[in-house]
Amino acid sequence: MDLFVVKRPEEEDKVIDESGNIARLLKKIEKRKRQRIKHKATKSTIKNVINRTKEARRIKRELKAKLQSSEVQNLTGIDAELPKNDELLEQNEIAKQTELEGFTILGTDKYDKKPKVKRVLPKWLSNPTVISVNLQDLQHKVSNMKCLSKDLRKKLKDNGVKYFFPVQAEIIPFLIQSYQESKLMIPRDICVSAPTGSGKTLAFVLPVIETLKNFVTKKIRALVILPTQDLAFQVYKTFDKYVKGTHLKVSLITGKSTFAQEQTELITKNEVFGYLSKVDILVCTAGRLVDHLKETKGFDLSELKYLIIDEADRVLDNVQNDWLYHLEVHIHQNDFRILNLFTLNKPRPPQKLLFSATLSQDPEKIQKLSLFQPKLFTSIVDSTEGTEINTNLFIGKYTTPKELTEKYIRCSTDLKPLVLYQFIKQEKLKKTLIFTHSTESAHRLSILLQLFFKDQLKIVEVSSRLVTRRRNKLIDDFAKGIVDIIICTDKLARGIDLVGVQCVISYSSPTFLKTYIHRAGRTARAGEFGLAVTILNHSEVHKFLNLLQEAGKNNLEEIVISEEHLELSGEQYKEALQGLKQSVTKESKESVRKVKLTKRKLKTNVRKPTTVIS
Ligand SMILES: Nc1ncnc2c1ncn2[C@@H]1O[C@H](COP(=O)(O)OP(=O)(O)OP(=O)(O)O)[C@@H](O)[C@H]1O
Repeated sequence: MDLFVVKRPEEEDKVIDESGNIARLLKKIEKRKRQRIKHKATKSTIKNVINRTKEARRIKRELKAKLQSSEVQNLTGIDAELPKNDELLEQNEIAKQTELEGFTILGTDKYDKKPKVKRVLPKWLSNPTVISVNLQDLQHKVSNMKCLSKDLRKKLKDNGVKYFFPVQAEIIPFLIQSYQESKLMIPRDICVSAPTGSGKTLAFVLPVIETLKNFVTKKIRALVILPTQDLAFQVYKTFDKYVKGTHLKVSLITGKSTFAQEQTELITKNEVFGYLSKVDILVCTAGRLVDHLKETKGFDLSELKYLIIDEADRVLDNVQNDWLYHLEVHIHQNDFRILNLFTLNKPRPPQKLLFSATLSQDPEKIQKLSLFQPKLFTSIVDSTEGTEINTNLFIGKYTTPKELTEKYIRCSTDLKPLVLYQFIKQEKLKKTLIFTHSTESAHRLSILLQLFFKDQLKIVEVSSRLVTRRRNKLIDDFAKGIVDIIICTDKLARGIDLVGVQCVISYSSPTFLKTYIHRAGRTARAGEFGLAVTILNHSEVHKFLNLLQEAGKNNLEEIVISEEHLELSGEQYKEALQGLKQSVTKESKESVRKVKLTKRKLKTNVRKPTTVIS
């Protein structure tokens, strides 16, 4: 029989060695246990517990590994004086439990990779109606849209609108039809995700006016919520343009006027009928709306037919004043899903319309609005033309206008202003917006560029440093062509409709994709062509290109500014920097002087003797 026994001396040595190891490890556990009991009274911080937990886990892992190797050895028929498997596990268990001083480790040591969970979108999100982004080949003549009254069609033509943009051609008939059918069935809520400058505003303004213009009694029937005062004003102006000639009254509440002024514009009180609304369509910001819901007597939204949230992702991110809760209290949300004799006569909830170029991808966020059988309208880039559309691919994917060209410039941080100057010079840019990350940076950059270009270009800064009136004046001047370049922060990135912007430059790299989309969206609007350029320092390039890949933008062209040109402007750059330094020092001295003056004034006010009335 010996002939068939294969002796492996190395293996045998190893087994002996292994058993010794395990014995040593068990001793170690025992020793540590004793030590711990000794120091138990003094050491009880959480940090220690964590460390010891880690140690116990490590030992347990080692033990297990040994155990496995011993199993292999048992299989090979080599007997060794090793504890039995069960014994080992038991000891291990004791070690684990005692190591943790009453804390039991939950779970196992197995770190198996969990299978990736497949994202399953609700059906309405994964089966949208696709809206084209092609604004060059418009198909839908205004005169052919018979669901709009003659008056409205005429007004559109008077304002230079001959063809509808794709988003309007889809949404306007849908909304008018669902309104007509609303006597029989509750209209579906809609979410519209279409590129910047694709005409989303008219897509809701026109059907709202068309369907409400026949109501005789005054009640707030359409409520439009926007994230900022400026955007609300812009939408208000569009409504105002198209309600002319109807008896509809549009009002704006954003906090620009005093609260009392807004109240008198909204409500009137009648001896016989009590409070009456003076408004049919109300455009507002969320914060100011809550103020009126709480404070204005007679402010009634029970007859609301439309609740429109423009720039919906931004508005929904705003939890200020818990506006959604307060709004829900005032509009009817309940008892409407089943139509029966009881619910038929109850006021219906308004149809909710959500619009954005970057609509939330998160169904949970949208869920907050309790949408009724929602329907999604979204745009895709035409690159999939001819292939079968995979709807899951473009859900929530942001699209930019087809007419937008995107490029980037790579340079070192200290040369950024010089590169910017050179780029503006060589491209002979006018009507340009430059985005920076902060008000301070916008201010300094504007001084620097003004020093560079002197009288050649009119460069201004539009930021929160200026009062609203001054800001609006500069934006107007830009639209008229009096101002060539605006340097601004992201406050101007969303929704603002500036006609004919030639180029948008991101001087500071955008942190989020949404920020980039909205910045770039200030150009290439309404079918015009435009350029978006991002200036990046070397370390930002990778991150930025990755960010853009999320929106399916893979082949961004790099613009190279020649070093020769930069060198030629070197002296000018030094002078400009010197000028900036002087200007900043002067400004800081001025602000110190102002602070001192205010303090002095305060002191003298405090010292003034108070008159005692005896
Ligand atoms: N059918 C049309 N024909 C010509 N111009 C149009 C048409 N519809 C809208 N416009 C113009 O296009 C511009 C952009 O429209 P709008 O501001 O509604 O875009 P938007 O989709 O809301 O953009 P953003 O997402 O940036 O807010 C406006 O100046 C508007 O007057």
